[in-house]
Amino acid sequence: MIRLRDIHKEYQNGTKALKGVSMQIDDGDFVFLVGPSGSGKSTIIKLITAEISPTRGKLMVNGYNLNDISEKQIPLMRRTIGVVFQDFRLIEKKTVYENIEVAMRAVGATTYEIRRRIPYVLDLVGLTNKGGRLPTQLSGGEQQRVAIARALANNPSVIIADEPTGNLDPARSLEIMSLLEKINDMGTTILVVTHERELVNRFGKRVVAIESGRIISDAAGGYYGNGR
Ligand SMILES: Nc1ncnc2c1ncn2[C@@H]1O[C@H](COP(=O)(O)OP(=O)(O)OP(=O)(O)O)[C@@H](O)[C@H]1O
Repeated sequence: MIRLRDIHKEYQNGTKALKGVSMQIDDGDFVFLVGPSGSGKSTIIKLITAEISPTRGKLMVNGYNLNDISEKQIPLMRRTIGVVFQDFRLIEKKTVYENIEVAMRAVGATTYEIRRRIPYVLDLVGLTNKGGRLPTQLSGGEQQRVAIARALANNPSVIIADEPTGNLDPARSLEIMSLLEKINDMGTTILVVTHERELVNRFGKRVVAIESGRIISDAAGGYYGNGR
């Protein structure tokens, strides 16, 4: 569960990126976070992943109180979250299998666990026979699937996807969003930051809309329309 209570974030240069944001994402939720450029979406994600801390307000992530989390606990908290980015962020010189292996080794997984888990996650994202490929030998949509498989490798309770379809054509974007929906149906909480109105409206999930650092609407089956 992720809970923000009256979160304010002021950057060092004085920019007030968040001005009293409260929201709760329960286990199993699927949430779209939408809003114009500069509205505060990335700031919310960076707060949740403990890359930055709030100026004030309460922040809980998967049982960790980020207001007084120790340096030692931060990596443990981060293991509960898998993150997917617009630009995939795969290691180009490593195969698909190795990209996922690196993420698992980083948290101390055993060779046995790695051998068992990687075929499972590759199968889940529809890349059963592509473990030996390099990222450059895959399409953009396939690369994003690898990134999703890697995010899932350590069995996080939440996947955060920051503009996951920003580099993909509409058909591939729909496939990626459907894959995230499938992963959500299997029990993982999903938070997707996106600008893609058509996709948001098509999926009929909860939509949290932010503007100038404030939440302006939060509705199940929300609609992401033009010119609010
Ligand atoms: N490190 C920083 N220092 C100062 N100001 C920042 C910093 N990062 C972001 N900001 C400012 O905070 C506000 C919110 O930025 P944020 O990146 O959260 O927006 P966003 O909604 O993610 O935008 P986009 O859709 O363009 O990624 C903006 O005014 C931005 O310029």
